[in-house]
Amino acid sequence: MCGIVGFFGPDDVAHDMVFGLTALQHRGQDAAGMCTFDDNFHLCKGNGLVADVFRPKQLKKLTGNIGIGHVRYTTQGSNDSALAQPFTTSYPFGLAMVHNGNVINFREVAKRLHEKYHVLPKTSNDLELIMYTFASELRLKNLDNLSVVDIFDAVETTQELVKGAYATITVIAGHGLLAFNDPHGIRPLVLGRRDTPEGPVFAFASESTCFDYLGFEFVQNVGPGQAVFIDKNFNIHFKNPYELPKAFCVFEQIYFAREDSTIHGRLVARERVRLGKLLARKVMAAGIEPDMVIDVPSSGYFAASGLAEAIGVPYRRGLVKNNHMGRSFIVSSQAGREDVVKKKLNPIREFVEGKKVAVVDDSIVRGTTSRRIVRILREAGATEVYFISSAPPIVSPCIYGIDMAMSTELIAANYTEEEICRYIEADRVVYQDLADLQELFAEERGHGGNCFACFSGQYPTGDVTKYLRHIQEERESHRQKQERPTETSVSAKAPAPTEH
Ligand SMILES: O=P(O)(O)OC[C@H]1O[C@H](OP(=O)(O)OP(=O)(O)O)[C@H](O)[C@@H]1O
Ligand SMILES: NC(=O)CC[C@H](N)C(=O)O
Ligand SMILES: [Mg+2]
Repeated sequence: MCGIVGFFGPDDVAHDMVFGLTALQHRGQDAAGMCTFDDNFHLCKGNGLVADVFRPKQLKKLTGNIGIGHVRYTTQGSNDSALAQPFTTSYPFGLAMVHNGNVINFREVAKRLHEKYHVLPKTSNDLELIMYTFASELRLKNLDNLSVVDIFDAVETTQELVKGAYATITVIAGHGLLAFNDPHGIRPLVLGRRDTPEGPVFAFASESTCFDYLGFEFVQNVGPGQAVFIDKNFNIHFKNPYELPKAFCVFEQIYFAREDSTIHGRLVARERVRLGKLLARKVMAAGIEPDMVIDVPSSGYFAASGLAEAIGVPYRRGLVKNNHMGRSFIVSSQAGREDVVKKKLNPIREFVEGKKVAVVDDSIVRGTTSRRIVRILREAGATEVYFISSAPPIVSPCIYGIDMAMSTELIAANYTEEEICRYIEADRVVYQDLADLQELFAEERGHGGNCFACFSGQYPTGDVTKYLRHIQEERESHRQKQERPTETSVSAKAPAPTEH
C-alpha cells in the first residue's frame, strides 16, 4: 500500500512533495522517491524513509514546478533500491510515473508489451508495466499535436489492458500532470488545490491528510476509472465524471489509511469508532466483562474508544508505543516484523496489573502482534486478556496491493478462532462479524461499495483464480530470497496451535 503524490504549480514543488510524502509515510517504509521536471527529469530514489532518502543536498537538485513522489511498501518485485518508484521513460515526451496498488495480470501485460511493442521492462516492479502500456498507446497518437482526448484515449486502453488495483500519477514532460485510477477505484487518490498570488498549485495524493499539512483545499476524490489531467496552462480536464467506487478497499478504512484522512466522504477515524461500537454486541454476547479497554497502538485506538463507550467500561492507554518505531505489518520479512513489534510496544504495568483487560486491535493478520501483546500484558499482571479485532478474520489473500498474497501466512485461513485463541494465549478472542462490517459499509448509505475480498474471498475484478496463483508464485520467489526462518515465524505456514 504505497503512498503517492504529484504536484504542479508556478514554483518548485520538491519541498511540498517532501511534506506530502512524510504525511504518507505510514503507507510505505521500504523506499522513497521523487522525480521533478524543468528542462530535464531530476530523479532521486532509494531504500529507506523519506527523511533518509531526501537530504538537503538531494533536494537542491530536485528543481522544477512539476513532480511526483512515492513511498513504497513492496507488493511486486524485490525490495532492491532499483525497484523504488518513480520510474521514467524518455519516449514519448518523457514520462515519469508512480503508482499504488498491484497489477494482477502482470504476466499477460509483460508478454503483450514484448510481443507487440518489443518492450523489455528493466525490473519486475509492476509500475513499469502500467507505464510502458500507457507510453505504447500514447506514442500511436499525433505527437506533434497531442490533445487531451489522445491522452485520455491512451489511459482508457491502459485501463482495459491492465487488471488489478492502481492509482497512478504521471508527469508528461512539457504537457502536464495526469492521474488515473483502475476501473474499480480500489485504492485512494484525491485532488487538491492551493491558490497563491502566482497562480494555483494542483496536487494529487493518496490521502487528504497531505492537504491539511500543506494548506490545500480538497477538490475531489479521483473516482473509479476516472482520469484527471492538469494541462500546462493549469486547466483541469476530466475523463468521466466522478462516481463513487463499488469496490474500494475496506482495509484502508480499517488499518491502512490515516485516521485524519477522509476517503470518499468517510472520515477514517469516525469509521473506526463505528467499527469499535459495532463490536459491543459480540463482546456482550461472549459474556466478557472487562475492567478496562485498552488499544494496540497505533491503529487500534479509535475502535477501542468506540467499544469502551458502547459497553460503558473505562478506556485507558495500557500499552505505550515507542514513537521511533514504524509499522510492523508492512515490514517485508517475518523476522523484521517480530523485531519491530518487540521494540514498539510496552505495557503500563500499574494500569493493567490485577485487571481483566479487553485489548482492541484493528486486525489479526499473521498473529505476530496479538501473540506478543497478550504475553506482555500477562507478564505485567493482567489477570485475564481478551483480544478483540475490529476486522473480521482475514481468510483470503489480497492481490490488490497489500502484501498478504499467501493464505499460508494468514492465521485465520488456517485455524479456527479457538485455535487462534490458544496460539496467541488469550482468554478469549472476538472478531468483528463480516455481515456486520458489510452492513456498516453498505453501499446504500451513499458512500460507495467496498472490496471485502480478504474477508470473503469474493474478488471484484472477475475470475482471479490464475492471478492468485501467479501472484503467490511471484511473492514466494522473493520471500525465499529474503526470509530468515525464526522460531516463532508464521510466514511459511501459520502457527501450530498450542495449549496453555
Ligand atoms: O497480526 P499481525 O500480522 O501482527 O498484523 C496486524 C497488526 O499489524 C498492524 O500494526 P502495525 O504495527 O503495522 O501498525 P500500527 O502502528 O498502525 O498499528 C495492525 O494494526 C495490527 O496491530
Ligand atoms: N503497495 C503498493 O502500492 C506497491 C506498488 C508496487 N506494486 C510496488 O511493489 O512497488
Ligand atoms: Mg497495529
